[in-house]
Amino acid sequence: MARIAYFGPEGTFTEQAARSLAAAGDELIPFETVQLALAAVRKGETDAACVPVENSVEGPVPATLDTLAEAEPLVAVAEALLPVHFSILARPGTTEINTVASHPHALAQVRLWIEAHLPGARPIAASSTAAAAVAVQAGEFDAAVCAPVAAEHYPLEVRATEVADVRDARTRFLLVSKPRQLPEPTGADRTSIVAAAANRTGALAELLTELASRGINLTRLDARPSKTNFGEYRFFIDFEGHIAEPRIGDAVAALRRRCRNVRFLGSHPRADGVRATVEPSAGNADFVDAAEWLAAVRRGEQA
Ligand SMILES: O=C(O)C(=O)C[C@]1(C(=O)O)C=C[C@@H](O)C=C1
Repeated sequence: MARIAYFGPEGTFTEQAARSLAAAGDELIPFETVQLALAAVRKGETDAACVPVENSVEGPVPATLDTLAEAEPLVAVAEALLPVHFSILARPGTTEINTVASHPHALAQVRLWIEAHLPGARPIAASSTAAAAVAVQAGEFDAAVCAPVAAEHYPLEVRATEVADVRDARTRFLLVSKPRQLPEPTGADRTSIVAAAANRTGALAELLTELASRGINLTRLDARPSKTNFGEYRFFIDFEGHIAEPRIGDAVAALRRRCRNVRFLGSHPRADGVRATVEPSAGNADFVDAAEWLAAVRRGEQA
């Protein structure tokens, strides 16, 4: 039985993601922020943490990226992908809605809906969608933009469902633990790293070329400030494949050579099951064959 921290409180999308990733009997423990959920794993209070990492409309979740890049290393061991549409919750009897609270990512995904259906209502940022429901229950704001499951946790009235400016929006969540034995490669995996490229002409292009020249397909590239030197960035790069594969290991070792700093953030099966595209002459067998040939040459056994 594992203890799993998640970005709470109860009723967030992240809780739903954590439930989909947990095994029977695992204990789920809510934390107010992404940083606190990840700190619980670092301190050994929990075995893992579930946090959001990217949304198909609003992009990356900065709190997750920055916290994974700093302090003791953590690795993603699994991921979940959830469809994202919202319910609007209010206290029973509320007639006028002047304030609408939610997580900034959620507010950004319903901006047009609020303009059309609650004109003049002021959007208020809350630490999560469910924290907004708690604040509405306490009478601080008039309505909350929440995950549909929040209606089961809080005594609020559902004023609208299926709210979303963009249909079929999705958020990807990670299950993160301290570095440990990696999940087995499946052929449909994702590897994540964060790299601090040297601050000189072409450094990012060189880094990406190491991946491109090995036929490795990127699934995400985000830049976040290093925080210490203005104008210096960390690059978060996700790509198809598993670090246990020769072609991926070769590329990650090359990045390690090229960059001031590379942190491995995990290799795990993709939630969407999409298999890696492998370019001609860039398959694992090609890398193994080339390494064996080189070893034979070095032994003086060239045919
Ligand atoms: O507040 C929540 O319910 C969350 O799980 C966070 C979060 C996010 O960080 O993007 C997750 C999914 C939605 O896109 C909106 C908010």
